[in-house]
Amino acid sequence: MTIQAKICGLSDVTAVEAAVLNGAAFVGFVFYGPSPRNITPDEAALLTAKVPSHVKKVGLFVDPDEKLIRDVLTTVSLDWIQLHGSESPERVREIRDTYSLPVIKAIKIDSAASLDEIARYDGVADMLLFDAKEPKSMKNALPGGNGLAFDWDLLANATISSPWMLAGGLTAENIAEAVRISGAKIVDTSSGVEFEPGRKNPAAIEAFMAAVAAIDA
Ligand SMILES: O=C(O)c1ccccc1N[C@@H]1O[C@H](COP(=O)(O)O)[C@@H](O)[C@H]1O
Repeated sequence: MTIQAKICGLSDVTAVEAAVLNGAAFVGFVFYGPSPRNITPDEAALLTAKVPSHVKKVGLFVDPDEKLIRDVLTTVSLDWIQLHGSESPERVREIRDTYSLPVIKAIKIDSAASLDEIARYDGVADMLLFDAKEPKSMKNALPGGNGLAFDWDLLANATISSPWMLAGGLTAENIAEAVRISGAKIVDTSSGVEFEPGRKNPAAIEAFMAAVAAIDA
C-alpha cells in the first residue's frame, strides 16, 4: 500500500511545485497569525491556483472565528479544513456542517492519557491528525508545527476508527521508522522540510517524498 503524504505550511510557489511534482496527496496552508508560516487568503489563492485537483488543499486554523474561516473560504478553494487548536467536538461538527467541508482534527500527544481524546473526536471529524503536544517549557511554542516528535509506540495499539495521519517532527531520515512503529498510512510534515521556520526547502521536500515512496507498507 502506498503511503500518502501532506506537506504543510507552504508559503511560496517553488515549495508548492516541489510538493505537487514529488507526489504529495495533500498540501497545507496556515491561517494562524502567530505562525511564521501564516499567509493571507490572497496569497493562498495565488499559491493554490495551479494545484491539480487530485492534490487536496488543506487550510490549517487554530480556534478560528467565523470571520476568518469565511474570509479564507470566499477567496481560496479548499478541500479540507484542519483544526489544530482546542476546538471541542461540538465546534468541529459545527464547522464541518456550516462550511460543508471535511475536517481534520489535530490531537496533541504527550502520554498514553492523551489517547483518551481519540474517542471524543472519532466519528465527529472526518480525519484525525496526531501531533506532539507543545511542551510547557518550550519558549515561543506554537500549538503545533514545532518540529517535535512524540512516542510513536503510543499509536501502535490505539483503537482509531477514523482515517488518521501522523505528524510531528517527521523528516526524510525518520519517516520510515515512524511509519513502521505507528502504522500510519498518511504522514504530514512541515518543519522537517524547511531551511528555517517559514522557509521551505524544495530539496528537503523531494527527499521526504522519496523516503515516503520507498516505504514498503
Ligand atoms: O506550522 C505551523 O506553524 C502550525 C501552527 C499552529 C498549529 C499547527 C501548525 N503546524 C502543523 O503541525 C503539524 C506538525 O508540524 P511539524 O512537522 O512538527 O512542524 C503539521 O500538521 C503542521 O502543519
